[in-house]
Amino acid sequence: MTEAYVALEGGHVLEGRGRAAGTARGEIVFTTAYTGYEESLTDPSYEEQILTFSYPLIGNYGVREERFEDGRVHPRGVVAKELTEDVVDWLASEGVPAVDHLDTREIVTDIRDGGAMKCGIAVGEDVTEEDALAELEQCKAMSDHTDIGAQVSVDEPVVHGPDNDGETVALIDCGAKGSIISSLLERNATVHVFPYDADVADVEAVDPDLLFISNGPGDPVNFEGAITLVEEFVEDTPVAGICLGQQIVAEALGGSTEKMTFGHRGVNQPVLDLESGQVVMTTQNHGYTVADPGEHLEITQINVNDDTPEGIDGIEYDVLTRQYHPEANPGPEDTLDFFDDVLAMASERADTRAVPADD
Ligand SMILES: NC(=O)CC[C@H](N)C(=O)O
Repeated sequence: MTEAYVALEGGHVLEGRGRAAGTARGEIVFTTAYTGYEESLTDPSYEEQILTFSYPLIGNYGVREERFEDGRVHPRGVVAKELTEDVVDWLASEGVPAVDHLDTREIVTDIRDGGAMKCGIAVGEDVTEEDALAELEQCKAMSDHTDIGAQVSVDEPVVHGPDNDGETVALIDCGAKGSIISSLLERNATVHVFPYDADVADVEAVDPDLLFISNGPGDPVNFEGAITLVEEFVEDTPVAGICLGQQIVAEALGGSTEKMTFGHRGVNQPVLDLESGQVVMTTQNHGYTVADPGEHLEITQINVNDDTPEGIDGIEYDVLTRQYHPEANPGPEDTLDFFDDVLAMASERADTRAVPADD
């Protein structure tokens, strides 16, 4: 049988069944999602992480490309109680090591007690515990991946929906999920996707009705280019953000962010809208949060479990951001109206500009 070892920061090593061979290191996190494994595994926000599924059976409805959020698997390694052959074949073909037949409750308990932590894994015919420990030794803290955007962003600008006659959106790709782009296209927007470190002048050249900062991996303070874009555009152009995007907007407008102990990852995170009193169920995947929104932003939605900010509005600026994933892949779809709201903000801006100047 193929050997498999998972070494956690602090020295706890677990032995499991090797499913896809290789060695890997990354920050180990867990998701409680019981569905949506294809979406999670192709979400660029998981770059440099090792993903543990707390739900015991992963892969029970196959693997279909139409459900992918990006062209490749992003977590460095995968851990579950039981992985089906379909998922194992997919991970093996992508060179992503996978381990099952271990007690994932033990890992989840360790992460809940110790926080998201460094991890090394080793899977193969002859691997030993020392191989996993050697990976752990070389593992960097998430915030030390200072140029993580380069691993997940487009290299050159790309335009989607050039013939759409709706709003013009400049989407800053910090590791965008594909369904953010399709949610905008379905609403007739033209989406100019820019690299995570795009110049202000390049974005200005498309005269966007909306600056949209995507989700993405790692620490928001490492996305200096996107922070600058928000600072430069916010006075004249509406700004939207999802997940990392919300954190970047807060950093840009005088607020601050911090790392959470183990974050929120799952598909049933309850969010309370402070104005309406309504609670919605959301998909989430984040390890950082807005600590202080600063004086230009107000918190409009909070997480029911721990009161962390889930939705933010601009006070004097047109800003709307969400910490969760309103594009709702894999679901639930309670929050899709976010895209209508941000495009309405963009449309107002477009109408204002369309009014001919008095002369
Ligand atoms: N999904 C995301 O955009 C994640 C944002 C950020 N990397 C975090 O972990 O908090």
